[in-house]
Amino acid sequence: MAFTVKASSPSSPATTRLTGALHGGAARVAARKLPAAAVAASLTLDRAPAPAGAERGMSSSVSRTMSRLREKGKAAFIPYITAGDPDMGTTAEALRVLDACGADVIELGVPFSDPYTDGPVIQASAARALAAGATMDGVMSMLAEVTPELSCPVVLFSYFGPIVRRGPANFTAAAKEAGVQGLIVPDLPYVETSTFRSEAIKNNLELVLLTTPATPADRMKAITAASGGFVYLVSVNGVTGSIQNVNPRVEHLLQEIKQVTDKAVCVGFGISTPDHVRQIADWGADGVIIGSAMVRQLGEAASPKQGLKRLEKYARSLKDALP
Ligand SMILES: O=P(O)(O)OC[C@@H](O)[C@@H](O)c1c[nH]c2ccccc12
Repeated sequence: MAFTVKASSPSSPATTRLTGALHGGAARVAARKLPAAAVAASLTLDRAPAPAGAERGMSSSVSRTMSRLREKGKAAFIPYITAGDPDMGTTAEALRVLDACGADVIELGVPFSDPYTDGPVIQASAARALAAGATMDGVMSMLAEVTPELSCPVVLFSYFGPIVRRGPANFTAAAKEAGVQGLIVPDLPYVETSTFRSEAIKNNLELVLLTTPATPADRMKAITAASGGFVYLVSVNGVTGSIQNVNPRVEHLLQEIKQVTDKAVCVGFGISTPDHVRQIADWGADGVIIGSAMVRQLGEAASPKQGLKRLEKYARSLKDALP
């Protein structure tokens, strides 16, 4: 069988948390049935014709960006940062810096009070952002100002709770208005995927879906078929955050996914060094996603200015490690 469904180790509550979240919200939705049919046929959302090259304010869809890179034999560099940490002005500048450093896609997180699939680094970052007054509206208006200046597409990351509170139709319309090209909702319940994806499509947003080492083969296929932009392969069963070595199973997982799809597959969770990045690209990933280690550059700095400098240096070191 393609994927062995590994039971979470009882000594690893983090594993339970993440796989639970990615498989329908664990206890919250335990009573719900998760039919594979919830995820409809394949989706590749194409926007207007892609620009010849990446130009400011001309970012194309995530899937087009991924195809362009693949044609050149390149893997995508996808940094994640939390919006509003340490403040919204610094986030705006950080987006410009990452774009200038060669980010191919940027994943921007909406801070949330219960980021239960996140490890300590991103949890602390969300808490800082909220304490500094970050709101969903604030994130959207900052994006509306900055996205026209960027050459790379932005994928907005949010937990499902804040989206439900705002209303999925309202949220997706606001995201489009803000110049966002894609969405990641890590705890989107499986049964809601089809409906939510329809809302996203109405607003030309690609909904990136996640698969983990614990995702059963048939579910992985359905997720892959429905994912927009790229397929997000979570490298480990656990929460976000740096680890010493990349999970060696990723090589095999990539092969399994690539047997059932032509879509780009990007790997995230626990990636923090140039060696990690090289290793994962070598295994055939179409992109690497780096979150906690990026967030630390801003979070551990003595000032926002120093944080931006650190971010730039670190981002360049990872970008340079990619083929
Ligand atoms: O932080 P890491 O280990 O580098 O993982 C990427 C990640 O940060 C980003 O994609 C992300 C941030 N929060 C998440 C929650 C679930 C899934 C993915 C994420």
